[in-house]
Amino acid sequence: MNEYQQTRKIEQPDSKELTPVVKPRLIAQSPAVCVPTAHGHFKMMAWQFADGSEHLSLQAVDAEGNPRTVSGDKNDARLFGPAVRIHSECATGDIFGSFRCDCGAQLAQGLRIIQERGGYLIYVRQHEGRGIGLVNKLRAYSLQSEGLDTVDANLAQGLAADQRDYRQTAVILRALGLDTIQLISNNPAKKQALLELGIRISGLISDEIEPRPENHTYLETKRERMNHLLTPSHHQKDTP
Ligand SMILES: Nc1nc2c(ncn2[C@@H]2O[C@H](COP(=O)(O)OP(=O)(O)OP(=O)(O)O)[C@@H](O)[C@H]2O)c(=O)[nH]1
Repeated sequence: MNEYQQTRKIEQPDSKELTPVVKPRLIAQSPAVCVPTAHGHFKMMAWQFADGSEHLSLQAVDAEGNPRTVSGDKNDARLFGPAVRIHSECATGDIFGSFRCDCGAQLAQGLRIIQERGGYLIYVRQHEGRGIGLVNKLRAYSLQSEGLDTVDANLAQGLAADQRDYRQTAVILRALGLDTIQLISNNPAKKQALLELGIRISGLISDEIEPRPENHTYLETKRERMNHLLTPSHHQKDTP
């Protein structure tokens, strides 16, 4: 064990606590294709499951298609696994840059982190609205405009605050050989969900973004009610 390994514990669940799960059936995967983007070059693969769900994985590479990586420091991917961002689809934030949430900025920052230090991003479709879908998410936005917060707006619809299922994500991680990762996330529940699916987590890398007046209350709710590891915001109030 070297000096870096001594400083970090790789977390894994007690095997007795593993959730008994039905393994989602992966029915197709694309070849890995190099795609140049505004965020750098990525090797992308598409994944399809028997229920019709499709997801994307992106590996950060250089212009020649060689995987980016860091070695010989405290984040060495050979010791601790690569940095991995599991990003839940958010059409409003990721595509249109909505300021109601932090998703678009987190996506850009996550891609920047993996370009800097190597790693992967799994773009999980069917996770839209923390798993409730677009119609229910926009219903939730409407309820939030009437004063409910992001948690209560789900509950008021008879939905869980977070309905995301990470089983397909875990299948993709395993297929990519990523069973030990440094998770890019501020959400301890996401880490716990992956641990329970047998993914080993060697640390959390923050994907916190600078709050805006428009998403101050949303981020405070995530911090206070959903236990996200976020700095208390200094903004006074959301603007519409
Ligand atoms: N139901 C609901 N979903 C939202 C709302 N705002 C954003 N989302 C969804 O929230 C999901 C992202 O979850 P977040 O709670 O922002 O972050 P996280 O993925 O749990 O944690 P991080 O890894 O730190 O980003 C995306 O699927 C968004 O579509 C909202 O007000 N209501």
